[in-house]
Amino acid sequence: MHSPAPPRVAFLGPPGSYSHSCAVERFDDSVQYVEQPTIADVFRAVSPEIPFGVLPQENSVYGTVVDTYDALRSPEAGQSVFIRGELALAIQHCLIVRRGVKLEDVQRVMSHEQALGQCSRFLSERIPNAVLMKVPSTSAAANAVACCGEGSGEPESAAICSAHCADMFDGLEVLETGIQNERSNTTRFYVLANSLDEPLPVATP
Ligand SMILES: O=C(O)C(=O)Cc1ccccc1
Repeated sequence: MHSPAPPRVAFLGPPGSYSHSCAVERFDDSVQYVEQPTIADVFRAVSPEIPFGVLPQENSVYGTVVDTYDALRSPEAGQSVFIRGELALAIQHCLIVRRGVKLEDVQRVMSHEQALGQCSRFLSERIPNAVLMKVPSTSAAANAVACCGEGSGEPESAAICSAHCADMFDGLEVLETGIQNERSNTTRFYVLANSLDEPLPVATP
């Protein structure tokens, strides 16, 4: 006898994002994770095929996550997508580079706009000349840094993301840790579902 397929949960990918950590903390191995490229895509993915999703909602330093706010103003919100739960994640941002790159070499910093905002003081004080580039997630930033090595024609880049990303993408190392403006830095996430009555998956203890 086959056990039924686990319910699917959409998250902002690639794996290594804070949204991924939050989803894994909440659901562990009770679900199947489905990566999405943007916050809008996570919202759109919540459906009978992918009944659950996780989205970042608000940060204690930088405030509202604008893309989530926009998604929640769409007609589907409250009709076919519902907020069914909430979770808070303490976040320590790191500056991550290709192995061997020094702070003075960094010409560009990539991250989710929330992470760039939460680390604005470090950026303006320590690397004021670096160009800031918004990308859809912190883990997408780490992936881009790992991919645009020497000879790529790209400016030398760093990512703001979790320390975990340095292990997940090849050739990266953590240059600085805890670079957010406030030592205590928390983001609240929503658990979304496509129905009001489907029980939320529960992680096995
Ligand atoms: O990009 C991510 O890793 C996200 O999950 C969005 C985000 C970015 C920064 C802080 C909290 C959530």
